[in-house]
Amino acid sequence: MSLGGADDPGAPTVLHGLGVGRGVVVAPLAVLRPAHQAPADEPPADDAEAAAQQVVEAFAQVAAALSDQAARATGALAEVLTATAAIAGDAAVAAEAARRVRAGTGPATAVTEAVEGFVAMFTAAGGYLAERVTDLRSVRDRVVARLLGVPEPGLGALSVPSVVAGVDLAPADTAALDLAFVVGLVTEEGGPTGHTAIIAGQLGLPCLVRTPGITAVPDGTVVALDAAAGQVLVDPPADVRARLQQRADAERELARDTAPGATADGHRIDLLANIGTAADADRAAATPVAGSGLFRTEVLFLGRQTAPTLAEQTEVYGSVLRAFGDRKVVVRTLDAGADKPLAFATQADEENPALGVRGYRLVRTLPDLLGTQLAALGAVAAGLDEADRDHLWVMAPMVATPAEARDFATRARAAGITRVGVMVEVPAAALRAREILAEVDFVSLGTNDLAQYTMATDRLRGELADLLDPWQPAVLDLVAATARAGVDLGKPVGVCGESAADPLMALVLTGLGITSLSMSPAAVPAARYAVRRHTLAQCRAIADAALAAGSAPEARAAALALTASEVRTTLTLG
Ligand SMILES: C=C(OP(=O)(O)O)C(=O)O
Ligand SMILES: [Mg+2]
Repeated sequence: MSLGGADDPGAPTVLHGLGVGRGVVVAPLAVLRPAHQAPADEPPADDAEAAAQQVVEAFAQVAAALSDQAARATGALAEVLTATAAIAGDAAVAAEAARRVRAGTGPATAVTEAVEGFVAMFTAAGGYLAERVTDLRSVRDRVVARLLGVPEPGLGALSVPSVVAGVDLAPADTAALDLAFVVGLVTEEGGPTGHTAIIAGQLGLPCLVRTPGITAVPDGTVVALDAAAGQVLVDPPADVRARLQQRADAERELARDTAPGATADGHRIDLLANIGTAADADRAAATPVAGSGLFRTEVLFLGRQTAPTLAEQTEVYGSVLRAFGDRKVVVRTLDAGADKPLAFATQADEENPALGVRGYRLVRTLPDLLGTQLAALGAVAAGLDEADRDHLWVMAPMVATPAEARDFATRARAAGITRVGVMVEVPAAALRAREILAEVDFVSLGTNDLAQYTMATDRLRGELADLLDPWQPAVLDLVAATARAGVDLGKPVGVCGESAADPLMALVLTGLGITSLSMSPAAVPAARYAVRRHTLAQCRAIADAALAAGSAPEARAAALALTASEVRTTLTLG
């Protein structure tokens, strides 16, 4: 598709980013407003007493507005808003800011300094209070906005389906999105396997991360977000909109195919959904997937001050299992730490949390967290009849050694789980996949973390996306070694990282002997289509070509060269 260039004054502006998934959507943009800072040289107020009163009132107004929003919200969002309202209504913070105003500091600066004082105190106190620092800063930004007479940060109420854009989306921003009106996400920062990307995948929203310039596009401008092409067209002309709409329609057509995942010659590869909540399970179970290959249970724990109770966990896990009926569900035990911090499970003093006590390692410091979770899953298993019990698969994240795999298997089996596995997402586990598989019934490759740890590249930092690429030969080698161990031992090896959602990679993985691919439900139709148009022998040839390449772009190009031309065209693979 030609989009014109500098010599074509009618061409739309094109912004480039990293596409998450392959979706396309045309809709007006809704830009998250950034927070305004206090002016660097803010003068003292002329009437310090009146200004101090204004500051106290601004805190009260923010508290009232947040309580009002909390009353209209539900679930985790209501909890977040209530906690933030309580901080805004805390007299001590407002009083400290007012004291500074009376002492001659400019009002917005006084609020900023007062809040920073409390931030330092909360951080030093650790635990629950440290977790409230984000709320404190959010209150600061709202109060400062009122004092400066500018709009509060965040998103106004949406009234039409919109593509939401921001510098980045914090978990609280995502929780606050009104999903009835959000049809796409674009961020300036963030990485392809970070928080925003995963949420977008789960919700089936077309998404682009690392897209510089998107927040400068005026609110309300119509944009065409094309995740497969990694670009946003600003105010595209009618013919371009029509072409993209055609593509969206073609993707919907692919989604009508409900055949089980298999190659053209009938070699079975299960296509599964990644989920994080019971609502995700309901949505995914309504699509033709063979089950869930990754239920990220930490979503139930995020943003809370204490772990959910045994009864609550039993209820949620039970409803996820019920949603999928006789299809399998791979439940992953709590993966807290690093990019998924929890108030009650994250060590405050870790300098490198990605290398710290995260994932399964938490069993060393907080064994009860896993104990309660396994007890809840055991209770769900006990309530199933024998045939259905086999559909409950349970795996631990961030396992590095066969001893850890054995330890987890012992605990899970004691709790009554019959299908026990671990994730392979650190190179140590991939290199020792054979020994690890000897301890458990299955493994699942988490290629997001495997790429992060193999390439020593923070998965949240998109500027190193070329290194984080799952097509990197070193990452492919580790995936191939793990798959080979599974084939030799006759045990299932799945892939549940974002790379499973790339239809070209799906061919490579099938050729390597991977037995299931788990991805956002929106990505399944393209993977199904690609796999169904190749034989197992062709997939093996594609895998061999990718493995023989010397770099990530060469590996992708080598795989593409052997891919059926109709698949290349229909999926616009390049
Ligand atoms: C599936 C994975 O787990 P998460 O993205 O939740 O860390 C992975 O690391 O690839
Ligand atoms: Mg992981």
